[in-house]
Amino acid sequence: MSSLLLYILCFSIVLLAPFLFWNTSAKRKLPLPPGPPRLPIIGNIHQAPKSHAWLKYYVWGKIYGPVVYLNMLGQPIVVLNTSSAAHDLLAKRGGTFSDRPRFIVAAEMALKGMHMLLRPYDERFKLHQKLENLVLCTRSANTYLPFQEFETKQLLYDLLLGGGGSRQVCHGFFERTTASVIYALFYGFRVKTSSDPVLVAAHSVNHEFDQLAQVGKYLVDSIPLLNTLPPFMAPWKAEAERHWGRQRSLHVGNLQRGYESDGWNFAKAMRNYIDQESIEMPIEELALDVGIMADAALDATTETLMWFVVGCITADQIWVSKAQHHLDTVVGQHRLPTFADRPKLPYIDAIVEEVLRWRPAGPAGVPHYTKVESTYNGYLIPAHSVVIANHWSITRDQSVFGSNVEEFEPERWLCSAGEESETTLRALPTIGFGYGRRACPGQHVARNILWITIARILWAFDIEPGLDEDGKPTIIDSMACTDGLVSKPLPFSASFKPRGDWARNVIQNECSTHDSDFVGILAKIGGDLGSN
Ligand code: HEM
Repeated sequence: MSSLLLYILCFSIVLLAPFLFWNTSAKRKLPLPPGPPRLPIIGNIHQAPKSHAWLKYYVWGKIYGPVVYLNMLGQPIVVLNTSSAAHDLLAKRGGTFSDRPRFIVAAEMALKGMHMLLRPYDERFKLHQKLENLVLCTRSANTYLPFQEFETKQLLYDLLLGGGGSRQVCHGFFERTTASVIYALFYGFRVKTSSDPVLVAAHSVNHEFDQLAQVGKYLVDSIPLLNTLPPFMAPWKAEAERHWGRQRSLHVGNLQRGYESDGWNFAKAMRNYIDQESIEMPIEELALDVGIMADAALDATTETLMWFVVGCITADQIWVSKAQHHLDTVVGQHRLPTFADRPKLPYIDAIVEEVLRWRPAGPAGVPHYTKVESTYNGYLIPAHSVVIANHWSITRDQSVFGSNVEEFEPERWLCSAGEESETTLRALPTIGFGYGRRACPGQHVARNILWITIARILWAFDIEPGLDEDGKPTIIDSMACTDGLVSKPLPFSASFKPRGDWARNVIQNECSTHDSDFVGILAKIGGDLGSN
């Protein structure tokens, strides 16, 4: 054991040496960005937030400004708190700021470097980005609208029958809807309930991955040379290998199911491209690309919808009645809203943008990384910095979004040139989907799912907090959420009451879809994309 400690100490010194040297040489250059005072060697580690880091970064941003510097045991961290700082560095200097920090156990060993979110910014990443763009670009996303209309019908039906009286029930219905859109498009099969084995397996594998990716769990993540230890001294090697087995079987299984499904899907479209271009790619690599993309899509989209529900039952209700008034005027009471109504319903787009701003599902984004030293606004950004676009601060920038940033106010996204002219979306910075070359490739698909779901829910239901045991409305804390890459509202209860017999009738007559033909919709998408 003592020899292991000695080993660790030696490697720590080897690892820290460049930073110690860098610290002295940097003093001769530009200053580091401002930040909370650091202690020698440990830097800011004693102030490191234990959870919900985005809230602490926001407070630091208020004190120290748009770019905040932290040092965690030698690891430089740069937090960006405004859209313009995030655009300047992550988008305009995308060639430099598009890498990801290393997760040696979780990403490199357990996922063999094939986790799309955590891939280094290299040629292989660009190839995968191209493959993803094939199925996620605006043009492709627009062909998926009929499928999103189809699945949101079922959501209304489920909510009507289930009432959404407890959070579990209501969350499950929303999760089923996003999951079914995603799994049908990706692999050609629908998800009929939130306890579908494919979803249960995905949750279980993702939970295990999150454990492996916990910062500080494995010393080898900070001291890579520890990986030279023999397996009996390095238990993480076996853990990583076991996890790889589970990931492989889940994603390869889904991919093969996709190949065998009827109709068009992402798995087939991506495989066809690989074949046409004679690209060499093992089945695991494509399977993980599609599978990790599905995981990234599912949680962020479902939880954004849950934040919408929280907004409906905790924030000022005026925007809900305004939206319902718009929907009644444009759509009426005899049919469901469809995407064809979208040009006349900018208020719903404004609600989508406001949910993404009010409660960004990825409040601290996904960390970027730079391998080279740069400067910004007179400050030095050291090489090997982790760079965080803190969405929580960015969405609360009063100079961009106005003074009432804590309020849920769709109007901030709208403008009209005069009394008679049409209301349109204001050109504010788009938020919630990250920046630059790592920005979310699924944002067109996501925005469409959010739009049609929100439009239909508001058209059909009045949403209220669920009742407690004494029959009184429960008090919901709209700030209460989980920690992690995706922040989920803590369990709450909500009830969905049809706005009238007219809504109930339309839902009962048109919205039960489990026996409907969905393969035909997928085949039509393939036809529209010219790839059936
Ligand atoms: C409301 C829903 C969503 C939100 C809020 C969201 C947000 C994000 C954010 C913040 C990032 C990191 C960007 C960065 O590093 O700068 C990201 C990455 C990603 N998202 Fe989304 N996302 C959503 C839905 C989706 C959907 C529907 C898909 C796929 C269909 C998707 C696929 C991905 C992928 C593959 C990445 C990794 C990109 C990379 O590392 O290069 N996301 N997303």
